[in-house]
Amino acid sequence: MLRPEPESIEVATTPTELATLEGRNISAWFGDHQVLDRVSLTMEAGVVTSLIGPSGCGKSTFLRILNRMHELVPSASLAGEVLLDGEDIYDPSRKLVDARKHIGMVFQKPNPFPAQSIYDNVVAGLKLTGTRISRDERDELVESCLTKAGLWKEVKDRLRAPGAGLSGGQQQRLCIARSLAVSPRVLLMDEPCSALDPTSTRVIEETMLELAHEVTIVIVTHNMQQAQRVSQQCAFFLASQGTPGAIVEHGDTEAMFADPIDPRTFDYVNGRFG
Ligand SMILES: Nc1ncnc2c1ncn2[C@@H]1O[C@H](COP(=O)(O)OP(=O)(O)OP(=O)(O)O)[C@@H](O)[C@H]1O
Repeated sequence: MLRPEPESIEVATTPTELATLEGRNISAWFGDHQVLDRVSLTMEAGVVTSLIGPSGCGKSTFLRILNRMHELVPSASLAGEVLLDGEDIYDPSRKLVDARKHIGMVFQKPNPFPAQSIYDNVVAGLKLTGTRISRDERDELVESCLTKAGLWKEVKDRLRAPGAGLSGGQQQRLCIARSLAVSPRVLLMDEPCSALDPTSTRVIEETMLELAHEVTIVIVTHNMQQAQRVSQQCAFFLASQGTPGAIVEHGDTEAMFADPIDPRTFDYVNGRFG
């Protein structure tokens, strides 16, 4: 599938090496309720991978395991490995903060820090990761990340205004800019457009296509058109009749929608259930 050429952006981008993320035999539980069963998926470098499937089949849980957020839930446990360029992010010698820095997350509901300025929102992650840079470098970083997130032109004259004053779509792009500021190698997006109008959705989708050249993207979406517009690879999750979620089929997005191998995939992508 051909991706549209990105529009040129106005600031120099720091070339980052594109990373491959791999989930191997991932199982997950909340208490004794198993919600994923030995799910394996490779999310290739520089590619957008979409995770699709009916509600409750474990897509968000899988996504949260990919950057060690699942373990924040007290009753949660997991088995399996998550490899970022071949290195297990759950290895005891690895710091939690490194996984979060390298693998950023954008949520369904935009969650900027409401009392903080647009500027401070963008650089908020630097403190958390202990990154120290000069004032000039910070200014450059804010412009670069807001540009990449497709928001710079709209906010450049009000960087000191609170993030909460932006529209929902702008807030979501601010959250994308905040994620980018710590130079993640992977960006996880959990239904990032489900709270947005079609115009804002379009802008975020264009942003994703541009970002895919420098960061590996994984998106959970219920919108089949969106999966086809933004992703080159796709995985269909299903939890049939009380069994834990598993991947039924994965591969090239265009092929999965045009000519799925499994009849359940055919039914789902054609809106027959879910
Ligand atoms: N914090 C939690 N505590 C207990 N069970 C949970 C928790 N979060 C999710 N679950 C359960 O785990 C299963 C998978 O949920 P998950 O949110 O991963 O599915 P999903 O496919 O992302 O659903 P949706 O598309 O509706 O967001 C569901 O049965 C859900 O009820």
